[in-house]
Amino acid sequence: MSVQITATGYDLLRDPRLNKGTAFSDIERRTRGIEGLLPPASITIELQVARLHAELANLDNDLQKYLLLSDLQARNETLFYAVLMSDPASFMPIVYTPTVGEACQKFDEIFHSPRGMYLPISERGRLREILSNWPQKDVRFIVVTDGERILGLGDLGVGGMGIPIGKLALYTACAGVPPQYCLPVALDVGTNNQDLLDDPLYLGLRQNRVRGEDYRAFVDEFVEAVQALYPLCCIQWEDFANLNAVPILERYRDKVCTYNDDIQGTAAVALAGMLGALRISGQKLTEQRFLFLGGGSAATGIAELISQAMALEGMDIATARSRNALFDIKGLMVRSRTDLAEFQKPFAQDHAPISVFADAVKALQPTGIIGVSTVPKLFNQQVIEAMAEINERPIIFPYSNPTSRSECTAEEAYRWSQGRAIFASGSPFPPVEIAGKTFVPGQGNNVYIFPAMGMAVFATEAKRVTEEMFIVAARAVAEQVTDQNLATGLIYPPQSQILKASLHVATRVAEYIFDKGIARVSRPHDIGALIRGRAYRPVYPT
Ligand SMILES: O=C([O-])CC(=O)C(=O)O
Ligand SMILES: [Mg+2]
Repeated sequence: MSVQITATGYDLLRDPRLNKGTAFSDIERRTRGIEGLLPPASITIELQVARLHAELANLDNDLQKYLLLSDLQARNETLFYAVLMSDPASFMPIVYTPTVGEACQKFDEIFHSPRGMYLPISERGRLREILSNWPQKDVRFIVVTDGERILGLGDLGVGGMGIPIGKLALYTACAGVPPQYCLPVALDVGTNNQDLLDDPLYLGLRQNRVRGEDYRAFVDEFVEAVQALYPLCCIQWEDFANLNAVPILERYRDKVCTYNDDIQGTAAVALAGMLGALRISGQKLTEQRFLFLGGGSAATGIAELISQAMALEGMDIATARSRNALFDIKGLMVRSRTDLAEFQKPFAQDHAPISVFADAVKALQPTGIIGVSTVPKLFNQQVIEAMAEINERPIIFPYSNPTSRSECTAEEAYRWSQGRAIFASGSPFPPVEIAGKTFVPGQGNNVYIFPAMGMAVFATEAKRVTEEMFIVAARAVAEQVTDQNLATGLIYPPQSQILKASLHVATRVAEYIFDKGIARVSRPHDIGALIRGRAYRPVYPT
């Protein structure tokens, strides 16, 4: 990358996008006024990466590693991405799920340096003015949260900002979206978490959450300000509570370039996992019956996308939906229940009420169970044994995050099913050995989708993010799983290859965007080359 760099001296060393630290060459040091400001030796970026690997290996807890990496990101962005991309399978659990969850919980205690933008509802009417303080004038991606449902950890108020920061780091590290186009945003509308409100260190607005019309108007103002300042920007909604996530998506999906990662990204990764699982079991999608633990928007998002995919295989949509049953805190969602929200009703079963999950498994005989409940351990021995009795290869997907909220561990699923489970989880688990055979659990996490979706939208300047784009993405993930992966039980591409996998998914989605005429750049001859050509590489500017 060749850029015009005018900064000199300490300004250069303190600009994370330009800083090379000890990798500045002798000539750069002489011409840029930084001679004497660094120790004399100049080393390569490879050596810097190796030094950081060693430094990280010496820390004994993941939160410390998170802090070291986030300080590095604030100091030397290129090196931060070079480290992440040198070993994504090792570093993703640090900058992302599960460690990012702990970082959000402790946000106020560990706050070091600012990143992204904080928009408090107290400043309603001034959002455009405040947003224009952001130094970059061409923003293409905003990941925004209001902090109400951070992973499965609940309302973390302004501390939820860790999630947009982590997600956007993966846009770059996993799919090559250049970091200068990315902006993390926290909408601070208050918090209902009393521990935070009582904590003198809490950094957000000290008030309860604003609801209703005032909330809606605030979100409207935000979307309008983004549109006005950054007309090519895609807004990704992240970790909103159901009560806001569903209506926000409905309100904007056909008006601006936007999507909800927890609803649509998670749905696509689940569908990809199903397609992989079916290659192991040798069955068809339309033969499956799924029982979801959890009835929120992640559950209905997955259920709907699976239903759409079943419909594409010739099943009528109502039958397809009836093969996706939801079970929440009040039991199986059946037609006679009067408490179901509109978005849950399509999946209500024509069945007598059932209040125990294991009983629902026995009654409905699902081929797969999918956990999106945020309640750990509910896929207990009884549930998994029942699944293993019904199915030769039971599909067990505990998708709740972080690890502490997972409905079961990989070890439990494999052990209680005598190694027959087809398993994937939202948060990472290490390989498991049962009776001399090693199983590699896949991570059914939307990280296989959102960075690639981002890269496709970035390269094509897509006007919209449509539902079909997620089906295309799911297929593109699944088609990369090799027979060798499947032999170890792995139904997703290996994380060590996530950049390659995401560039492939981005290419497929970009083809679709061009086919549908929703791109704002003209169709190139070679779409793969377009994607690869626009992808960020962690090399220092010269
Ligand atoms: O962040 C993750 O690991 C996946 C996700 O979107 C969530 O759990 O809300
Ligand atoms: Mg999320």
